[in-house]
This record gives sequence, C-alpha cells and structure tokens, in this order.
Amino acid sequence: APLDPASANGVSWLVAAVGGLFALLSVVMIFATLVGVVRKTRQFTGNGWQGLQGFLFSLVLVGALGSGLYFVPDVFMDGASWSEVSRDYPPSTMYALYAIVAGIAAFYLQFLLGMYFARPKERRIFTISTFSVLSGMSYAFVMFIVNMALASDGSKLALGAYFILGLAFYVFGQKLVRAQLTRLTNNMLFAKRTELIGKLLKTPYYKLEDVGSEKVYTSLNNDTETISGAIGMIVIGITSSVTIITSFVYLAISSLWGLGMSFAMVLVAAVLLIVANKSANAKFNAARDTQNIFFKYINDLLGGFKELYLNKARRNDFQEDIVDSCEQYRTKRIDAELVGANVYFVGELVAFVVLGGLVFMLPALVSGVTNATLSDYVLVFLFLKGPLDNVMNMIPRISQVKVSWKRINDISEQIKAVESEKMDIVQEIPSDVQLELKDLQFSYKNAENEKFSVGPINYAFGTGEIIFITGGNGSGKSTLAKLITGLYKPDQGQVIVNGEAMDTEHLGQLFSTVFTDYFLFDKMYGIEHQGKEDVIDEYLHLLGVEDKLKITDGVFSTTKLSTGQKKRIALLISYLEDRPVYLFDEWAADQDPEFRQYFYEELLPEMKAQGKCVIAITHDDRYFGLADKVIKMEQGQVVEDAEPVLAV
Ligand SMILES: Nc1ncnc2c1ncn2[C@@H]1O[C@H](COP(=O)(O)OP(=O)(O)OP(=O)(O)O)[C@@H](O)[C@H]1O
Repeated sequence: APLDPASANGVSWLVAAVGGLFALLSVVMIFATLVGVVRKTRQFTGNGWQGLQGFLFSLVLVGALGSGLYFVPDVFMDGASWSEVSRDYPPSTMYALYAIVAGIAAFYLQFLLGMYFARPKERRIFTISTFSVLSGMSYAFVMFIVNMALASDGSKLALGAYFILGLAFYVFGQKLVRAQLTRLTNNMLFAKRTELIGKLLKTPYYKLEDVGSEKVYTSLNNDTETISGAIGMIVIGITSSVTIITSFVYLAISSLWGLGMSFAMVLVAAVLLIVANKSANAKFNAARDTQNIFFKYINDLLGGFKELYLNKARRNDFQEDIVDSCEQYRTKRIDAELVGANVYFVGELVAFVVLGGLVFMLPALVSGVTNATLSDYVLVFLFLKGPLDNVMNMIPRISQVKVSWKRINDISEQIKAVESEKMDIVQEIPSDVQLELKDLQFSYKNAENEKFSVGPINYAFGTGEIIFITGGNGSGKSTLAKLITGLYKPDQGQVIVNGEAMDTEHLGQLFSTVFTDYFLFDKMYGIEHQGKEDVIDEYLHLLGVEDKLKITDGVFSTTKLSTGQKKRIALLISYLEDRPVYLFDEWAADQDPEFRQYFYEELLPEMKAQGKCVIAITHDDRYFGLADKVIKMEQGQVVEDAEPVLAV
C-alpha cells in the first residue's frame, strides 16, 4: 500500500502539528481583521462583479480541495472509508485530518475577510506566504502523484483527478503570489524612491556637493531596480524551497538514508555556491568600479562632443583613452563572468550530482535499497531540478540585494542632514533686511591638492543698496556668494539678519539668485504666476524675448534659448520671486553691450528704488560707480572696501 499505517504515523503527527499551528495563526489573523473592522480602519469593499467572480472561484477551489480530502482514504489507503481509517490507523491520522480541515476553514475565512474588508496599502504577508507555501507543496504533490501512478497497477483515473487538483493549486497559488508580489515590489520601489527624493530635496547643497551627484543617480536608478527585481526571484526561491522541503518529507518515508545523503549533498553544494559567489561578487564589484570610469568618459564624450568634432587630434587622443577604459572593463567583466559561470554550473549540477550519487552510490553504501526506492528518488530529483535551480539562483541575488541595499542606505545616511527638518520651517520673510557678515570663514574640505579658504570676512549691507563683489578669477567671489545665500555652511562666523543670527538653512528664503551655472527648468516651479500674465508679458517684451518664448500656465514653450536669453528668463523669474535680496553672479557677462548697460543703469537702480538689496558679482569696472559698496576679493580675503568712484 502507498501509505501503510506505520510510516504514516510520523507524517501524521507532523501534519497535525503544522496544520494546527497554521489554523491557530489564521484565527489570530481573523481576530486582527475583525478588530480592524470594528475600529473602522477597514472598510467593506465588494469590488462588484469582479469580487463576486473571485468569491465563486475561491468557492470552487475550496470545494475541490474538500472533495480531494474526502477521497484520500479511498484513493491512497486501499479503498478504506474514513471510519475504517479512524479504527485501523493510529489516532494521529485523524488529528492530522482535523488540523487540515480546521486550517483550511480558518484560512479561507481570513482570506475572505481580508478580501472584503481590505485596508488601504495592505501587504497581506500572511496570505501571500501561505499561497507561496501552498504552491510549493502543490508542486511536490503533483510529483508524488506521478510517482504513485507509475507504481500502481490499477486504474489511474482517481490519481489523475488529484494530479489536476494539485496542478490547479500550484498555478493558482503562483498566479496569486506573483500578482501580489508585483504590487508589493513596485510599491516598495515607489516608497524607496520617493523617500530618497524627499531626503534629497531636503539636503543642504553643500552635503550633495560632498556626496557627488553620480552616486545619488546610480542609487536612485540602479540600486532600487536591483532590489525590486530580486525580490521576485527570492520569493520564487522560497516557494521552491517549500517544494524541496515537502519532497524531502516524502522521500523520508521512502528511505531515510537516501534523504540524509541527498540533504548532505544539497548542503555541500549550497556552501560551495556561497563561497564561489563571494569571489564572483568581489570581481563584479571591481568591474563595476571600472564601469563608473567608463560612464564618466561617456559623459565627457557627449558633453564635449562639439570640442571633439572640431579637432581630429583631440578626437584621436580621447578615443584612445575611452577605448582603454572599455578594454579594462572588458577584462574585468570577463574575469567576473567566468567565475559567475562557475557559480551557475555549480547550481545547475546540484540536481544531477544528487541524482547520480543516489543511484550509483547509495546501494553500495546502504544495504536493502530497492530499485523502487531508487526510481522514486530519481523521479523526485528530476522534478526538483527546477526548484533547486531557483534556490541556487536565489543565493547570488541575495548578495546583490545586500550590496544595493547597503548602498542606498549609505547614500541615505550621507545626505541625511541633521538640520534637514529646519528646511521645512517657513519663516516670515521681512521686506527690509540688514545683512551683517560676522567673522565669516569657510574652506573647501574636498579639495584634493590645495585647500582654498575664504575669510574671516566682516561686512554689512542691506535694503536699498547695490553691492558689487569684484576680484580676479578664483579669488573666492562665488564662494562668498554661496556663503551669504546659505548654500555653504560657514566653518566659523555667522550671517546676521536684522540683528539676529540666522540658520544657514533659512538664509535661502531671503534671496533671489542667478548663479553663473543657472539651471532653467521648463516650468515656473514655486512661483505664483496666475494673474500676473500682463506683468510677465511686459517683462518678456522688456527683456527682448517675447518672440522667442510663450509662457502658458507657467510652462515655457521652449528652453532651447541662447545663453544670454536663458539668463534673461532667469532675471524674469527672480523678479517674480520677489525676495528682499537679489544676487547675480556675473549676470551681465553673457549680455550684449546695450542690454548690459540697460541692466546696470536701469534695472539695478530700479530694484534699489523698490527697496531691494542687490548684490552683483561683476568684472564690469565701467559700472562700479553705480554701486553703493564694492567688495574686492583676493585669495579669499576682502582686500579693499572701495568707496565707489563715479564712472566717467
Ligand atoms: N566645489 C569646490 N570644491 C573645492 N574647491 C573649490 C570648489 N569650488 C571652487 N573651489 C576653489 O575655490 C576657489 C575660488 O573659487 P570661486 O568660484 O569662489 O572663485 P571666483 O572668484 O568666483 O572666480 P571666477 O571669477 O573665475 O568665477 C578656486 O580656486 C577653486 O579652486
């Protein structure tokens, strides 16, 4: 008989224990769901016709499962009835039955409750894991049925019905698990991305400069993808592990020795795989580092395309370097992939090694191993090839996820600003400001060769004044501007606003800035443009770009403008921002002489007359006379508080 009372006893106890525990867990879940319903954190969602379909379908499946269970003695225990089973078999058999029935009933109830009283964004981990396990067991079950059919001499139709039942549960379980997982992983990806973006947008400028934008880019893009991609693999791996474990239980009935031997071999293979994988990973990491260099070259290639196009010698030199970098990547990559291929082979071979070991060695090692037992094992391991591959493939994925997860968290940690909360505080912006730079001091920490420091600087200016900052290239003008506007945090000293020291994070709210590397978004973010259409049109006209550009609902018709035109739009935007202090970093450098004159002689005085404080970094000594104060910089120091001389 396929299931004799003696060998069934142990399995029955196991089933009774697992089933009972599962039933208990389901009951706990039912209570949790009911508590949610009472507390109104869960609402009834019928899902209409689709919900009804789902219910009918689940009813059919549960019905099939119930009848399958009912006919177990008939098909698997020599045509016995349940009453005969309870009389002839050990009591554990009936306990197993009760546990299974209780488990199915409780789980089905919690499944329905969870379906009809869903909580928004619910993860349903219990349901997903159950279906994952169920699916894995069904796969193993299908294979046992085939084994039994091969061993039995009678009619195989009843076994065929179980075959179909097992298959149905396998497919249904997989479908459900994958659908849920797709949602789960994409939700996770969404959450991680938005979290990182949220953090990034609260990160002070100087922190991002320290971390480097490339790193953030790869984390946001590649690392999040790696994780979400791997989660699916890992869950499939878990389903497969269940199949393997279930099969092992089945094999234990057939021969404990065989089980021990296969278990040992699978274990050895897994350890081998982990070791091989470690070395593959180290090599992949090395390859990734060279890939980063290659990416930098691609950036240079596209960014400097014009310069390369115009000069053949430059092109050739550059090509040499970029090909060299490709070459390094190739070597490292081949190295890594060869080791990776070994890992793959180890994984692929596991099922065959176990199979061969059992067939050829087990009979020699243990006496009394029958051919029937061997063919049982062979069939099971042929079936298990897929699941074993899945589990073995899961191992490298886990380490990839670990690496990516660590990188995301590292970035997240690095950009996590201690003071980031301060960025959320909206302070009232005064219309009149007096700014005082007090012992302001700063030096670049990331400078590889020589360090550049600014300050200590003491200076005061405010509303109704035009301040020019001048000085040679690299004298620290832009650095000072970044300090004043709070883009950089001073190492020492403070910026005092209307008599009170202000946090670096809050300074930015006072300023409307146009830096030399101004970035023009294709939309007027953060600007209330409604109702200002007339003013905008007037300014577009004044700035001479009215034919070039239309602004509809704050969206620019194009950003393909000349450098000078872009700066003019920047001026318009800073005008609309209407902050008490304007800061222009060599704004006029890109403008034609007429407009330059218009900027210095009309616009700046107009801003001043409106009660703004205007700070301009400039080399235009012709217009120095217009300034109320001129700060001259040399090697990071203010050298001269030049009283303006009127230009002639
Ligand atoms: N991100 C940075 N990291 C390290 N050093 C920097 C950085 N930015 C600028 N520096 C250094 O600081 C010095 C001053 O640069 P800054 O841009 O303030 O000069 P500048 O007076 O505005 O010059 P220019 O007239 O050429 O715009 C330079 O010598 C430069 O090497």
